[in-house]
Amino acid sequence: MSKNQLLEPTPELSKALHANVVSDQSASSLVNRLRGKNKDLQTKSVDTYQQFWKNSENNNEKSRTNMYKTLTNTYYNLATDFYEYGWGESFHFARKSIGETLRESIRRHEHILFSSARIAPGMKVLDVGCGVGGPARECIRFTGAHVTGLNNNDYQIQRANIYAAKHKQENYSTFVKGDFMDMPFEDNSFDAVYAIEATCHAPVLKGVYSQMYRVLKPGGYFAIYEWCLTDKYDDNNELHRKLALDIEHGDGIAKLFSTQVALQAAKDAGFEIEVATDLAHETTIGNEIPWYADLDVGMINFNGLQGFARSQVGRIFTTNAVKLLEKVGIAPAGTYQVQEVLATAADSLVGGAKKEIFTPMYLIVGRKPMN
Ligand SMILES: CC(C)=CCC[C@@H](C)[C@H]1CC[C@H]2C3=C(CC[C@]12C)[C@@]1(C)CC[C@H](O)C[C@@H]1CC3
Repeated sequence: MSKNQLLEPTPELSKALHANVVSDQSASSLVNRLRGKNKDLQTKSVDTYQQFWKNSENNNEKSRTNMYKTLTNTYYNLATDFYEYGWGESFHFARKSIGETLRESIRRHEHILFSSARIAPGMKVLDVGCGVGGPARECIRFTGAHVTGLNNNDYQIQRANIYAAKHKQENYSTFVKGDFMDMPFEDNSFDAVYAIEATCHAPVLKGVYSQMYRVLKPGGYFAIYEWCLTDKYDDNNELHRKLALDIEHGDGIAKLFSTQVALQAAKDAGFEIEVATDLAHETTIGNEIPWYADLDVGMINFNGLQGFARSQVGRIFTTNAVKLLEKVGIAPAGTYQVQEVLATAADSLVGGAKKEIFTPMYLIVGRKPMN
């Protein structure tokens, strides 16, 4: 497949691909979701995604960054159902304390960011790269603000709207389709802006941070959790390079940047930096368990279906189950490759974390100057 044979993830494609999924709110199980997909479009979407990583003209960093929208959008067309099945509604990591569930730790991690951004009742807040809206819904509950979720993936926006209705939050949230490198909002229109593990999909960090700066009101706060390579990453080390590439492949990322690049990009965008720190190394009380622990469970995890799905044994089970579903024609051909891509994600994230060359929680808090 060459560049012009890539299947563009347009709104029409999303509608046709997930036609029988989004209209059915009860289709919560992965099997139902996979059964509801348009088989041909799912297979072609998998092919499109894999072209960016196979030996083809698209397999280089330049093509991936040039075509970041196709890359990331196609990834989320394929991965979203698996994410909800194995992780929940908030697509990000968190450090945990002893006895804390994943969901509790995820909420606490969100609260830290909302507080850092000084979000208060009645504020107009922007969530950049909002996924299916898990953090936005929690922000509304926690702060009483109005949250606009920006997302370039039609399927995730549809899911976010379904959840907003379910939680009776329609008057407190709006989900807008758009590219975070060219946001469809007026200058100075939000009281606070935040992004949780989303801006790593940008081809250039300064581009997305500058957009966040532009739409933020003077004096407003910007708070992000960024996915970054750390100072320990060595580009001359083959294993480091492989782990970074596997994280990119497994997570729909065109190119990972370092913490230094991220911090400089936030400064260059114009923010006065108040905090820049890697929370992966936070050792304070309440953060005893590392962020990758839930993906590093070797044994069967009996903590519900999601707990099982996240464990290594659960991942092997899901891989084989999807393979079987594909064989008997319930899941579209290629779906099993999606599960394999996600398994690569899990292994490389854990590998990168253990080598301390990667963090998903480089916290940057900045302020747009008053004038
Ligand atoms: C991609 C970005 C920027 C953020 C997403 C972070 C995480 C929420 C995902 C990264 C790897 C994902 C995997 C799963 C859920 C969501 C992630 C942790 C699964 C556990 C979903 C169920 C599958 O069977 C296995 C997946 C492994 C990877």
